[in-house]
Amino acid sequence: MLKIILRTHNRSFQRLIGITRKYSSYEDLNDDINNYINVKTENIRNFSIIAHVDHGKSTLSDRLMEVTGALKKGSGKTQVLDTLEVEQERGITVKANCVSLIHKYENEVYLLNLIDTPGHVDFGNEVARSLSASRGALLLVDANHGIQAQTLANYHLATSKNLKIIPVINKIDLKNAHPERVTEDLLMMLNIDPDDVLKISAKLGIGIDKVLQHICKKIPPPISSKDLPFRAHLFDSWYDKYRGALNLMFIKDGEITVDQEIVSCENGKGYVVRSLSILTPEERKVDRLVAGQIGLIGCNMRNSQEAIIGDTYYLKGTPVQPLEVFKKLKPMVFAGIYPQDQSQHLALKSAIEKLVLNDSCVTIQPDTSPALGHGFRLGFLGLLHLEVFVQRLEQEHQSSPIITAPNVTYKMKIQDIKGVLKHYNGKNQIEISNPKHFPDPQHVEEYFEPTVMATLITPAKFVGAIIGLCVEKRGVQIKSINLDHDRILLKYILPLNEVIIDFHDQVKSLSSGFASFDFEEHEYVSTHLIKLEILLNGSPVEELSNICHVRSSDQIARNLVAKLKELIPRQMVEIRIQACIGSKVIARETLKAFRKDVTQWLYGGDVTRRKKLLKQQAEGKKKMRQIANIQVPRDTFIKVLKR
Ligand SMILES: Nc1nc2c(ncn2[C@@H]2O[C@H](COP(=O)(O)OP(=O)(O)OP(=O)(O)O)[C@@H](O)[C@H]2O)c(=O)[nH]1
Repeated sequence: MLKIILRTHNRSFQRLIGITRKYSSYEDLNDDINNYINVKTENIRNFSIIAHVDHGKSTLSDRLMEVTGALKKGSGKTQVLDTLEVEQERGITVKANCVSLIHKYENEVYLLNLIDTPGHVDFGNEVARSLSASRGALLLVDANHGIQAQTLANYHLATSKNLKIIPVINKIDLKNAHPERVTEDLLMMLNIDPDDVLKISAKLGIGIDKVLQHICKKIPPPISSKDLPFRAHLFDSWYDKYRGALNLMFIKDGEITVDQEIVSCENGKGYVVRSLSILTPEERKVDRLVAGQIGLIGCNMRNSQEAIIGDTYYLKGTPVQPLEVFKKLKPMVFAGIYPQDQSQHLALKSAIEKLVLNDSCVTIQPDTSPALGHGFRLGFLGLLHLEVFVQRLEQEHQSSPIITAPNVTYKMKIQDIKGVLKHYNGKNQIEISNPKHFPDPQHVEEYFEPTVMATLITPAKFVGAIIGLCVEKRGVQIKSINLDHDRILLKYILPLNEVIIDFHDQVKSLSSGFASFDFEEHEYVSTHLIKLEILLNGSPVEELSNICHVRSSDQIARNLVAKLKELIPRQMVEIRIQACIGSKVIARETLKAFRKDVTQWLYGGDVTRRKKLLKQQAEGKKKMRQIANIQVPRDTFIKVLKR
């Protein structure tokens, strides 16, 4: 019986693809690498899956891979494209990933290049890059949560790039799914025709065929020509121990074979192509890549900094017009990264450089600190980005650095007085992201801090709590709109330094996970900043100093001194822990000394002997007090700084 079903299934498959003798199953079709290479440009579909966090992008990618035979059904593998350990552990996508699938539709073989993108706002750059190689996007919306902040942001990004949007409502299997209501919202908010909306369950595999059909039918092929000179766009890169930098490129025009030499438009350097492959999702070698395809090019690029994301490559001797240069996103959050031990400095440097190849938004500058030695100051797009980067350093490069408190970039207008300006190289506007460069407050005429335009979407019952949080974070409300009968969209201007730490988590916890938050860079606004210094027995500890708004300084000061009191081990001397603004102490704790009774073994006896011992002890303590600052164990710094 089973055999009959299989035979019928295979026969219909053979009829469908019209290549009866050659392939007897979907797997055979995939196994023949020529199908990836020889496919007509009109039958290539390059598309991304975009959505808010957790709306099911990676799960849908799994299903698409299963149906097209790239992933064996029942393999038990989930979120196959989330290959990094950090992605598997956290259950989130942090890197866009590409897979090439072979699919047959209406007697034709199609090559589908699918790019699964991250949903979290900190990885928005990955989405933007993926869209540059795509001509269409599956816009996934959770049938229960509906349209969320990132749904809107990603939709607008995709339409600004003229991508064909295929709206898909996912998770229709959920008990509390409301696909009809979400369809209405899509019409109201994004003007999407209800007839175009697909309703699926990626988890249960419902409606996947329809998705594939729409991809083939509605997404246009790449605007590419095999007859034009070779031109390729580098949109991702990673480091391989043996082969150096591997570059994921969209082949815009022409074709490339192994041993040809390609040249970078950015720096004019030439590289001989050593390997060409397609990701299916495992890497499969091919002898050429042609117009419209997305493939991996290995070209002995030893120095990881040479692979510039957004660079265009051409064949030596036939220069071309460069393709779109990606807008470089400015890092928003800066933190110091130091090796646990100075002997690991070089290893940390090399690990950071390799990882930056795969995460090009991170900026690096050397930095030094009296307590932590030589290290680096790195810039990130947000706090989750920082956390993921550090976790990847640990997991992929076995490096466990120390991270200092994160900061944003402030601007300061310096008083236009000759004697003052000379301290700032004659500049009357400076930018700082490191508290150690905070100027003398008497030199500053005005402080400016970066703000963001935040979009919050929340069910009406949590709106009071969310507004309360925004007010506490010094937010200014710009808009409040009723989206539908139950949900409200709020627009707030918020100071960036108030949102980088745990704002997102607070929004989630105040709304039981139902409110969503997205933000984009906004302008710098005038503000009142102070430098909060931590003193241990009167000596400032530079690594623990903070730049903060005068209104939040009390709270931060109290938290820091309390944490230090908890972490510094008691010693033979008393330790004064103070948080100060200039010379004013605003929070203080005292760590009592152990009192060792040096006279305990004296039974009665001579009082002068007793006095002599007590005097000796007092002198010892004095000495200890002087050096108390360096008696603080190094791991105390690490614990305070590691948040
Ligand atoms: N019930 C149900 N759950 C689903 C469905 N699709 C995905 N999920 C679940 O939703 C959760 C998030 O799915 P993912 O595929 O990781 O979502 P994602 O959009 O890739 O997440 P990020 O990449 O982190 O933004 C997982 O627990 C999935 O099992 C579905 O159709 N039905």
